[in-house]
Amino acid sequence: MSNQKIHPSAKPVTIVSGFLGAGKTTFLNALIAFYRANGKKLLVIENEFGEQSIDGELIVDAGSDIFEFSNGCFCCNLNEELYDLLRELWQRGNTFDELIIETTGIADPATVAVPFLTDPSINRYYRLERVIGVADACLIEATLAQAKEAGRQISFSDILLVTKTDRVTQEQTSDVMKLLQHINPFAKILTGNKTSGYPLQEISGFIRTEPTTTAPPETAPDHGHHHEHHHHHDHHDITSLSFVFADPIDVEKLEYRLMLMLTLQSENIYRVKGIIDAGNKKIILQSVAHYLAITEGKDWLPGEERKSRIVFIGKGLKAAVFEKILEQCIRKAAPLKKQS
Ligand SMILES: Nc1nc2c(ncn2[C@@H]2O[C@H](COP(=O)(O)OP(=O)(O)OP(=O)(O)O)[C@@H](O)[C@H]2O)c(=O)[nH]1
Repeated sequence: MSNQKIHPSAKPVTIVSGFLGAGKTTFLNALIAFYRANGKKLLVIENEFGEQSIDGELIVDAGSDIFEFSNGCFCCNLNEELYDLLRELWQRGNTFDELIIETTGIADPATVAVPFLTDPSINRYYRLERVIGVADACLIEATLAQAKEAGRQISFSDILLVTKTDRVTQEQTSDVMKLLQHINPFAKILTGNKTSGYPLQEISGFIRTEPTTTAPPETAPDHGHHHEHHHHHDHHDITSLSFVFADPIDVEKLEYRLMLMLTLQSENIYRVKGIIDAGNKKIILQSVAHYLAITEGKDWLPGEERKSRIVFIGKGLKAAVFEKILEQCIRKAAPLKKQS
């Protein structure tokens, strides 16, 4: 890529990748706060695999513009939408300092990055500075054994950020770092967690040198035929199921049933995310493998429609099973409304 072609005001771009539940959004919140403290305005593009957009709700508003894309992946069926948006933003003369893209937890970051590296209508205006691969210290080894997507993410990243180090010993962290360095010897390996923070200065100052990947970028997989069905979305053999409830949920019942389900089937259920209407409160539900967290969310806004949204992502998930479990948690007996 010749420097002559780059527009003098080309915007720096960071891609944040990493497997389902690795801690991307949590890290992104810290990064957004860091940029804001340094007087920079970000434009954030969020991509979610399930039909229901949950991550936008989890991003702490920090004066950044947030665009959300759900029900698909930038690495496959939403690829063109992303680049159309980028061209449009440039033409509109949008005023932001840097662009951050959070990919879905199963996206191949190479496919998202390639147009930034090769397409003149993109790379004249946007300069890809870093691809960050977020890896869960507790789960990455098992994830790598189970899901090929995780290997691609690790292989393509410029920075590998080992998160959730608060959940493991220093020795385990160092073993994970060695494993990642072995898979991608070119990457810079860093650590952090949501309590003690992340090396944000180092991350934001890092600029990639090409080429940094140990694996050749894959071409966009041709699996568009999987995306016709509105209820679930397939990515290789990973499926998402989304449900919407009109009536409040009994959170205790839901917690109990989910705990049971995760204990029995955590190897198939990669991720559960939900915004739950618990009557007067909005509850955020998060699970990664067998870890389940239920926390209080933002307040309901005046006029906001009070409904619960819940997304399950995993392998071989059967809608009827989840539907039955969820129906048992609805406070008022009413038919469950599936997302369409
Ligand atoms: N203990 C601990 N938990 C964390 C840390 N980072 C994230 N989590 C928790 O892990 C869960 C998933 O975190 P997210 O940041 O939503 O993960 P994500 O990668 O954005 O998830 P997807 O977008 O669904 O792929 C949440 O319950 C977080 O609170 C960490 O450093 N330590």
